[in-house]
Amino acid sequence: MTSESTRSLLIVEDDPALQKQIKWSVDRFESVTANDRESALVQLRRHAPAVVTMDLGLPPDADGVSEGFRLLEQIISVQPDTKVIVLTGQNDQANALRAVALGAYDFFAKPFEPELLNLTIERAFRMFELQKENRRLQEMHQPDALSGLITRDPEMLRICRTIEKVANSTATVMLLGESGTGKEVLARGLHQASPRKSGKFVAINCAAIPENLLESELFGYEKGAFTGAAKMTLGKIETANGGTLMLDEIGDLPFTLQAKLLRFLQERTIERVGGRQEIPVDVRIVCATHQDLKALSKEGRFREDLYYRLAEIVVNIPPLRARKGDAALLAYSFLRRFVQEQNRGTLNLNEGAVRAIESYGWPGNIRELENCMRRAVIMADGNQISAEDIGIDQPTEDQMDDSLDLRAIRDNAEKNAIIAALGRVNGNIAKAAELLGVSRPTLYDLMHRLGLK
Ligand SMILES: Nc1ncnc2c1ncn2[C@@H]1O[C@H](COP(=O)(O)OP(=O)(O)OP(=O)(O)O)[C@@H](O)[C@H]1O
Repeated sequence: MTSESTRSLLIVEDDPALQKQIKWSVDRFESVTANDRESALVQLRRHAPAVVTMDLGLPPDADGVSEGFRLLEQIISVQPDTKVIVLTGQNDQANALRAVALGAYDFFAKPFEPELLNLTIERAFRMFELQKENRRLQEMHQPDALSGLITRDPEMLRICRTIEKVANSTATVMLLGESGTGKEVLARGLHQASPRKSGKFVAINCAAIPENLLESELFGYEKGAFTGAAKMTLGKIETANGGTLMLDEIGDLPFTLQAKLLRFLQERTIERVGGRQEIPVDVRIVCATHQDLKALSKEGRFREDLYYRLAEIVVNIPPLRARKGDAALLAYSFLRRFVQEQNRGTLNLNEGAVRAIESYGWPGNIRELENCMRRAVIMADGNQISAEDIGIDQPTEDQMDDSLDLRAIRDNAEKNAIIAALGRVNGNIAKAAELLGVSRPTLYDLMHRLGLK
């Protein structure tokens, strides 16, 4: 319907002679007609026209404008992108302006100059197409900072946009997600998209460093602060001055250090271990964890006041199994990368491998998939990678049923819509066809094909 709508025009005019004249004078567009509000709405649903020309005086209020304005409002609420050109009387500027204020694209006074009307309609089509193209580009656009992040999942794309938006602020960002979901990739993207990108991105994993070393790792130390402190050493916080510091696995930060970190976040100064001087540091903090920090703070293992300082913006990252279509997309991308890195000739995933990748739960998320693909590229014998090479099981018959058979998906969607429409109009076929925007015979055919009779 979308491609058809790109060039289709709806003419709403109750005067048959004038309707014919308009249709004739704009014959280079594919047009459909309607003579009142009801039939216009039916045509709107059926053809989703890009452009509508409409008279404001429609029956039963052919001499007034109430029906015309009602229709205008309905078109704009049902299909906000449609460009509506209102045809008004010669001295009817007030209504023309009111129509534009309500969202009409343009107005035109009758009697009209066919050439001018054609030009206005052509311009409206062009505007419609430009907006459509623009939206498509915006949807495709991945900010450069996140260019390494591969996804087509709507939720992940929304997260990328959030990251892009908050990048300009100084807000502390908390990334929550299972291990391997790309928290570090997003934190780096945030840094790259921010005005701090000329500074350093420094990451520290709070779970990987023994408690007794973590303080000096974070805050640095002065010469002689402890045995072996041979020279003054900067901590990660100071190293990230002017940039971004990622505190990974923040849930594992020992309680004593939580107080010290909180002080830093409040005062934005640090004291190195063994030092007395307060050193101002300008750093943006991003923290990440796979743990439930709220639950930890209820158990008394994580300071609630620190949690609220760190959670100015919370981003919940979905696991790979919840991202629609991403597993196969990522698998192909890793395949290309590893084939190149390992200098292997052509290698492809066989059907069983793709199905296995799509149906497996990926508890280790993208990291696990990345590792499996690396292994598969090494293990594959011929030019095909099988599920076995990847090291995951083939899906069962049940899982196979949940396939991406487009026809089955479409049939199902059509069936549901028809059942809902028939329910709404108490089984009246003519009304259901109208609601669905198809003709009665088409609806009969569909019901027959889908076994709904
Ligand atoms: N959307 C993605 N597109 C491409 N590669 C990704 C994507 N997400 C993650 N990766 C890759 O997956 C691996 C794991 O990502 P990352 O280290 O960011 O996850 P994490 O959530 O920080 O993991 P952990 O919690 O274990 O530290 C990295 O090699 C990263 O490059």
